[in-house]
Amino acid sequence: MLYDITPPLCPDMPVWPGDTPFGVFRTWSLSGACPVNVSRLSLSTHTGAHADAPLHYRPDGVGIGEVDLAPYLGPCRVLHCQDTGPLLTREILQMRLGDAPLPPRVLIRSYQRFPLGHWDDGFMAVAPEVVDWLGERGVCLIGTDTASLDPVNSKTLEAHHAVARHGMAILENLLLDEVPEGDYELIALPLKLMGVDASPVRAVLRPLN
Ligand SMILES: Nc1ccccc1C(=O)C[C@H](N)C(=O)O
Ligand SMILES: [Zn+2]
Ligand SMILES: [Zn+2]
Repeated sequence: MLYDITPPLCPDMPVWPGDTPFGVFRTWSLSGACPVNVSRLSLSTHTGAHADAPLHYRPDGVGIGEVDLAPYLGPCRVLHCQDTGPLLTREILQMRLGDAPLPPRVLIRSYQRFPLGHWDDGFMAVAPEVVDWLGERGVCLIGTDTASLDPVNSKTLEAHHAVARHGMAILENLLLDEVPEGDYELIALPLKLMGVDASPVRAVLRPLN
């Protein structure tokens, strides 16, 4: 059994304000003279469920094709934070998690219902101290169902930079609506896009045993 935690990619999906809409264009179409369908895609690197590379926010950061893949597969915890408000703080998380050991990946659900059909400016942000706290506890990947770890209008991207300080990986726009809180195996590999700032992923969770 698998939970598919990837929102569908289609032309009417919402995108970050001003970014490239998702488009599919036929290069060849099946007909008497042509034996195949072949398409060209036009999309932002941050379309749907995706992995951010350090290059997204650091001039000296590596591209997504160059990152270590180990963070993107392995044991993870899905945490429900639907009633958290606009900012997930370290106090809230500490209260939820205490000092018990954590798996090395944490996925945070903020939405009761993921906004599949419209753009949401008011998504929950993650405080940089949350990232520091998780990093200190050995977490190598932080995932969220929101469009970004930082608020939509952030110019400093402090949570992203905290991730980089700890050498962690980021997944965004995960569809966690159907996933009960608990522990899973995460599988969400980015494409080998060399020197590129992010990559869409097909993200799934496998229940343990
Ligand atoms: N598409 C954008 C266009 C402009 C500025 C930000 C974005 C993002 O997608 C933010 C992102 N998902 C992030 O990694 O925080
Ligand atoms: Zn992103
Ligand atoms: Zn990001």
